[in-house]
Amino acid sequence: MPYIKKNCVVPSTFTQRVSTMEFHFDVHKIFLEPVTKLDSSLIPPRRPLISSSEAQKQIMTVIDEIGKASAKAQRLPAPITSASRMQINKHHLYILKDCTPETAGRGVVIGFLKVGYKKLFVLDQKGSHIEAEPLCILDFYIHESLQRHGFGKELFNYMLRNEQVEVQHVAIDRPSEKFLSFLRKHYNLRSTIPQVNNFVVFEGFFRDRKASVKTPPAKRPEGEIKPYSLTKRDCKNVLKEEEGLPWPFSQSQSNLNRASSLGSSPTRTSSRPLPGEGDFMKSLRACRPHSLHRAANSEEDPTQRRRTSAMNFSRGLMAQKNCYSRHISHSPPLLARRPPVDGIKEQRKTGIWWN
Ligand SMILES: CC(=O)SCCNC(=O)CCNC(=O)[C@H](O)C(C)(C)COP(=O)(O)OP(=O)(O)OC[C@H]1O[C@@H](n2cnc3c(N)ncnc32)[C@H](O)[C@@H]1OP(=O)(O)O
Repeated sequence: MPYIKKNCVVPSTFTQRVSTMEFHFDVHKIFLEPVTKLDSSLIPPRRPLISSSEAQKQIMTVIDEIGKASAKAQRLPAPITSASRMQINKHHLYILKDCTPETAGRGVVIGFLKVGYKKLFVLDQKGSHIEAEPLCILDFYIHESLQRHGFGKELFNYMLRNEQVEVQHVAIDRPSEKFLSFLRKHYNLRSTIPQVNNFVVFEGFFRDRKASVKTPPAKRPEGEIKPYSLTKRDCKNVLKEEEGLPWPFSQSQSNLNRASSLGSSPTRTSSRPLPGEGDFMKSLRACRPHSLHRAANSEEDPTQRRRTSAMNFSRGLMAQKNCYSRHISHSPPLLARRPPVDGIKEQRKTGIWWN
C-alpha cells in the first residue's frame, strides 16, 4: 500500500526506477502538488514555475498523452480525454505525478482520473426513472507499470474527498472489468442497479444523497405525456445548454452518431427532442428495467467497450418500445442474457436489440 511521504504518494514496495509516462519537460515545474486538479481553464491551483504560456502548452501535451494512453489501455477507438475536450466541458481532471527523488528533473505522470456532473435519468430498484445529476466517473487510468500498487485508490480517494461525494453516489461511465474489480475490492461496491444507458450505479446510489434527485413531472392525461423539460422548452422555446435534457434525452440524432464513434459520454449540444422520445418515456413507465445494459460482471469484447453510448440508447429505445408495444410488464427472458453469438443476428431474429 502507498503512503504519503513529504506530500508525495510513494508505494512502500517501490524500489525500482519508475517507468511511467515521461515527457521531454519537467512535470514538477507545472504540477507542484502530488495530485493536481484541473478544470476547463487548464490552470493548476498552484502557479507553475515556468511562464504561463509555456505551462499551458506543456499541460495540454500531458493531457493529450495521458488521454491517449488511457484509450490504448481500454482499447477505445479514440481518446475520450484530451486538452481540447477538457476546455469545452465542465470536467475535473485529477493528475497524479510521481514524486520520488529518482524522477526529479524529469516529467513523470502516474495516472489520472476525470470526473464531471451529468444530468441523467437513473432507474431506481423499482424501475422508476429518477432525474439526477450525479458526479460521473468518466475516465480513469494508472500506468500499466504501476497498476495494483495502490495509486488508483489514492487518486480515487483524493477525488472523493475533494468533490465531497460518497463513493456509492457516483455514476460510472461503462466501467472496465479492472475498474469493477477495483470498486469491489476497495469500496465493497458489488450490486448494480440495472440502467438503460451506459452508466453503472450501485446499490446505495439513492440513499442519503445530499444533492437532490427528483422524479419527473406528474403524469398528464394519456397522449399528452411529455418528458422532462420538454414542456419548459415548449414554453420558452429556448433552453440554456446547462439546462438541457438529461442523458440519454439530451442527444440529437447527429450527435448520437458522432458519440457512438468516439465512445465517450456524449456532450449536450442540442436540445431538440429525439424521434420517439415520448414513446420511450411511456415505455419506461410500462416496463421494468432489464439487463439491457451489460451486467457489471459480464464479459465483453473490450473493443466494444464504451463505444456505444448512442447505439445503446437506440437499442434501449427499440427494446423498450418493443416491450411497450407488446404490453409486457416484465422483461422477456431473452433480454436477461447476452446474445449467444451475435447480437445483431439475434436482433434480426427477435426484433430485440442487445446491449
Ligand atoms: C469509467 C472508466 O474510466 S472505466 C476505465 C478504467 N480504466 C482502465 O480500465 C484502464 C486500465 N486500468 C487501470 O488504469 C487501473 O487498473 C485502475 C485505474 C482501474 C485501478 O488502478 P490501480 O492503481 O491498479 O488500483 P489499486 O492498486 O489502487 O487497486 C488494485 C485493485 O484494482 C483492481 N485491478 C487493478 N488492476 C487490475 C488488473 N490488471 N486486473 C484485475 N483487477 C485489477 C483489483 O481489484 C486490484 O486489487 P488486487 O490487486 O488485490 O486484485
